[in-house]
Amino acid sequence: MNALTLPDVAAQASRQALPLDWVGMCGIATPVLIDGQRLSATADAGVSLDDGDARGIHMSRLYLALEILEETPLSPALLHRVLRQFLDSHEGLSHFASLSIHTDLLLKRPALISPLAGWKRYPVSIEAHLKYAVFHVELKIQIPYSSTCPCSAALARQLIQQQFVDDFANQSLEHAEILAWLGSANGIVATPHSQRSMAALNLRLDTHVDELPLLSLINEAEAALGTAVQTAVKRADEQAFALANGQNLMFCEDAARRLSTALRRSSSITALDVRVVHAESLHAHDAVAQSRWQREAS
Ligand SMILES: Nc1nc2c(ncn2[C@@H]2O[C@H](COP(=O)(O)OP(=O)(O)OP(=O)(O)O)[C@@H](O)[C@H]2O)c(=O)[nH]1
Repeated sequence: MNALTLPDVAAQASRQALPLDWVGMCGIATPVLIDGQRLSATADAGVSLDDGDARGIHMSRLYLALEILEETPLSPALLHRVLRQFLDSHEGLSHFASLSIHTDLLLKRPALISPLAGWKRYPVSIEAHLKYAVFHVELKIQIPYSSTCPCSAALARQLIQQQFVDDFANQSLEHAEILAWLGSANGIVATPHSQRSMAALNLRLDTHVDELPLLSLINEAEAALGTAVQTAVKRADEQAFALANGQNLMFCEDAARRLSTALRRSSSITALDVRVVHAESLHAHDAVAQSRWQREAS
């Protein structure tokens, strides 16, 4: 038997004539090249099936169009080219094509004080759409950070003041006594709660940019948040982190506002949806805030 005699079910007519919005494959394993790194990724690739009478799309054509991802750095132009190939290989069948790539960006981050560094993982999705000739790219990035509650800090300060009053009522104090008290457990009788928090950035990219600005966007977001989670940590780093958090008290509303304001300034972004989640240690539930810009509410 040769290829000419193989049955081709996709070429048959559909028994139930109905166009489909999206048909494709999800979870295709592929390497991708981002920021000079070769990363393990999965891709979701598909097209619309406009012709309701056609039985199926040609999945192998989409799959094979992804081969270029392993040798060409990922960029808006490359995504556009692959999507163009999806549509060209489905002429008469499809007007819409999409490609989503899911990977983890690994960035080496220095410690705050010590000369150490370690790797940090940022889950990233790059989602490209082509509808007729209209091309869009969305970047989805997750960024972990630390947040300390400003309300809890104020309440803790008040308790420390009260402890001071209780311990030294009607006493005149020497500098050394106060210093010793500050270094005792009573000097920090209450601590504010803080939590590992997560920012989920959903950014519409200006498709004229040459490269995916993932690194610069992550750096801008972390600078806006102020207290990125750390990798390698010695005590000196932990102390610097404690100081940074004490100087950077924030509600989830503060975090969302800061991120949104900083990212709107980025020339590579044309719209955004930012959602921050503070996994509160005060509560068993999360504190969440969201900011949209140039996007209709969903
Ligand atoms: N459309 C479709 N194809 C599927 C599905 N599941 C598996 N396939 C297989 O995907 C394979 C590739 O399909 P095509 O791209 O049409 O393969 P082909 O006909 O050899 O390739 P072309 O000549 O380029 O059309 C076929 O063997 C299909 O059976 C499905 O749910 N839908």
